[in-house]
Amino acid sequence: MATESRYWAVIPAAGVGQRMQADRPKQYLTLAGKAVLERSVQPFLMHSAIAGVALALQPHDPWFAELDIRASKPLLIAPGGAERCHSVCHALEVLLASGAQEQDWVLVHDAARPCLSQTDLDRLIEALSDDAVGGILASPVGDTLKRDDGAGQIAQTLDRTGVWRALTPQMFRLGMLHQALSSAIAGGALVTDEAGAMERAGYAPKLVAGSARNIKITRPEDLELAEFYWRSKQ
Ligand SMILES: Nc1ccn([C@@H]2O[C@H](COP(=O)(O)OP(=O)(O)OP(=O)(O)O)[C@@H](O)[C@H]2O)c(=O)n1
Ligand SMILES: C[C@](O)(CO)[C@H](O)COP(=O)(O)O
Repeated sequence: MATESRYWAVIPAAGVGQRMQADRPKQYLTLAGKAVLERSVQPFLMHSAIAGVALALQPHDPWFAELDIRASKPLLIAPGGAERCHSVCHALEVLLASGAQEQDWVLVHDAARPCLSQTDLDRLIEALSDDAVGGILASPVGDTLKRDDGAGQIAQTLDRTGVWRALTPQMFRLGMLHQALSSAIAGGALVTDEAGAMERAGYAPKLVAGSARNIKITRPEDLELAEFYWRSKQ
């Protein structure tokens, strides 16, 4: 009898946050009274379908131990890598080594995205659980897009028809994603998201519309926007 597929979360949290220019990696900055990472991991700890979470952390990360993360499910630690794709790949390997099955689902969510709603997480799981490949939360582009000429001037206006901003979580079968990511890394294609690896492997991941509030904390002003989000919920 085929065993029921389980759902796992991977949280890449091994970045240094260079663009944030803060005194510590941005996943450890305070957002409305809690660490960014505490808020990013919480939807997965709360979701009954998620069997466990693997976090990729910098080797010798001194900040994680200070967090107040209470988990009633397995919380595994994987070594971060030089790039996000390496960190995710290591976390997948930790899940596989801990007994996760290749046909299980994995949802990869940036530690730097602390505004994911339970509604969006439910929507992604509901939309893709019967899918053959998987897909991502995404938000359609609303601005006119320009390409620069390298000298601070507009070189081209891009056609934004059908253009989406990739968000996270990105949800794929664990074995398929591990194979696609490992192949991309081996081929020197340091993809910036999981869908990029799956596309490179010839798959066509689905797009699931998600909230534009699910921002990635990249630069200082992003933290201010996230503060507004969390203050509005309190
Ligand atoms: N080697 C890396 C690089 C990034 N990440 C994680 O991937 C997510 C998205 O990456 P990004 O926003 O680029 O974070 P940083 O790499 O920390 O930012 P920067 O590029 O400004 O240094 C973050 O949660 C980050 O912690 C990771 O786990 N391992
Ligand atoms: C995964 C991601 O958040 C999707 O938009 C994005 O690719 C991460 O990019 P970063 O440069 O590693 O932040």
